[in-house]
Amino acid sequence: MERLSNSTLGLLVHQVRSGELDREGFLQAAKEAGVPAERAQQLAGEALAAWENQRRLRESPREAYDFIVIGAGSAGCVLAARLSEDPANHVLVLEAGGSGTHPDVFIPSRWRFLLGTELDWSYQTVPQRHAANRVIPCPRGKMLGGCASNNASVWVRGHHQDFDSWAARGNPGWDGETVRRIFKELEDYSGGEDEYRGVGGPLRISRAADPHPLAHAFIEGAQQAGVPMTRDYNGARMEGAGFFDLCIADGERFNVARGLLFPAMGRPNLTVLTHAEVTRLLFEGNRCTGVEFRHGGQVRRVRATREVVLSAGAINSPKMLMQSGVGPADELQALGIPVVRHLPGVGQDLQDHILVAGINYESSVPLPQPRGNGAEATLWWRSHAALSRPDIQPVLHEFPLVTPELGPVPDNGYALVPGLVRPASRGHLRLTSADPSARPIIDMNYLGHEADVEALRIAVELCREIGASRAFDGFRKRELMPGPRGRAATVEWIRKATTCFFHPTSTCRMGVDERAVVDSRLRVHGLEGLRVADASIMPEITSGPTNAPAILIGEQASRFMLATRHG
Ligand SMILES: Cc1cc2nc3c(=O)[nH]c(=O)nc-3n(C[C@H](O)[C@H](O)[C@H](O)COP(=O)(O)OP(=O)(O)OC[C@H]3O[C@@H](n4cnc5c(N)ncnc54)[C@H](O)[C@@H]3O)c2cc1C
Repeated sequence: MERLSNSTLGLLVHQVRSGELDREGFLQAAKEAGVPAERAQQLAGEALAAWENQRRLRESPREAYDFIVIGAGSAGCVLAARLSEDPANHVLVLEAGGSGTHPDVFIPSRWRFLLGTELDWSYQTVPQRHAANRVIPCPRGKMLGGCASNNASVWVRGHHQDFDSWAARGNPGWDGETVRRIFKELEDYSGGEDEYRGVGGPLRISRAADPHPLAHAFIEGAQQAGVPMTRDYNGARMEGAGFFDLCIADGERFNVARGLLFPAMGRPNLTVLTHAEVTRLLFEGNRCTGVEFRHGGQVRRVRATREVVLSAGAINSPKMLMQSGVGPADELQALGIPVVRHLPGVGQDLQDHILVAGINYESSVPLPQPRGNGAEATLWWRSHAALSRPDIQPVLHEFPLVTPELGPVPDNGYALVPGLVRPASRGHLRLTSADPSARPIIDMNYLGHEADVEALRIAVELCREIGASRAFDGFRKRELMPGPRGRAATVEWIRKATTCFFHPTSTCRMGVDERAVVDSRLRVHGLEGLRVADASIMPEITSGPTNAPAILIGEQASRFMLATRHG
């Protein structure tokens, strides 16, 4: 392991909490890192107590729990923490992945190196018809924290109109004003409190502390291209250019697992079982009564006396519903899966944010290493003035970024990456077999709608303008791609350069129409004892990265569940 510093303290504590590092080893490393002895003893004591507690709980499992949470990702971590706040609730969390103690999980700029490892479900799409028939990766975090442990650490709430439109689709309690208050309560924002931003909440959010010189150039270049700066895209105005807010504290990833799940792991009423992959939901009539899961080479069953909440993410939650008999009846019957409930919308309406990788430049000077998450500046803009909210989001990458079909490019470079955040295309997800270990068919249908291609073409032009601006004169040796200008050439390049931000959503949509899967309280339509709470329930994808909205969904779900219990 590299020499330890103060900025690996969170990792060390988590290794103790996970039984991988003992007290002596921790105290020695903490001393070398310059952590005051008293603080080190306190941290070691808390982490060891959590480890001992979890070991005890795992060794003497209950037959039944009040609540079973499937998946400890962005939403699941919140649920685990909130539901177990009341000592009367016995809560079981089943997570297919491990603890997530790899050092790269804690180093924000290393997230790319976690993709395709054992910490990733490593899904991929079928060949994308409108994107030059290319197969596009769909990574999903597989560890405590889920995708919040392998994501790019960017904190974006979304546009208030996103949530107003969720509410307008028959989902009271999800409007922009309500969610503003909830986000505020969740945040501990380094920029201080105002009408929008919160301090003192469980999630530490910071503005890039010392942004890369390229990030400054990007914001200046955007202004030279006519895009004003926004002081706080999570505040009064999303539209404009600005530095990212990041889930980083003291140089380390500070995700929802660190903010909410880990501090709760010392509670005697919260059992967190890792390497526990749920294979099936169990039903008695219309009621979900428990789950079947694989753990330690065995197939086990456990009952829920109150509720099961499915937080396995936008790919695995619809997959789990379908393999348990909840989904489009004809598809399930064709695979020999007994139908518990016909819900035609399960796996439909799949959405994602498209990213075009990328407008790449070779640098004229040696560039400093990427800082923070390696992508510290962005902008939101409207491709047409008539739109009421931004639909495109270019992002600066402090390193080159290309699809395999277009690469490689020289290392000493950077990329301006056009993004589409209000896609019109809709894809779907289907099972191929009744076997839970079979991979689903994931068809994102990227660029399936012409409007998406046109919006991205405008985003490409904007990025090229920013890249060619005076602000980048000190860095730009030459533009490496896309190359030829003109509409046809640009569109052809977009099809080869299309990939995504890894934000799949909406495969178990919340709503009241015939394709909706859950109601506004996240209860699965037509069933009892079962909710879905994760990015899959979004009625429509938000206009920014989806981690903060997934956390909001977990928070809302826990409030609904606790209100029901005590109501
Ligand atoms: C590479 C990458 C970069 C990203 N960058 C950003 C970013 O910078 N900012 C941002 O806002 N968003 C980002 N996102 C997206 C964001 O992180 C996700 O939308 C969000 O974390 C989803 O939360 P979730 O609760 O829906 O699911 P997840 O976080 O995916 O959690 C699902 C959990 O369930 C577990 N699970 C799945 N199936 C089972 C099963 N059968 N049994 C038991 N457990 C199971 C999984 O292992 C996982 O831990 C990124 C995503 C990726 C992959």
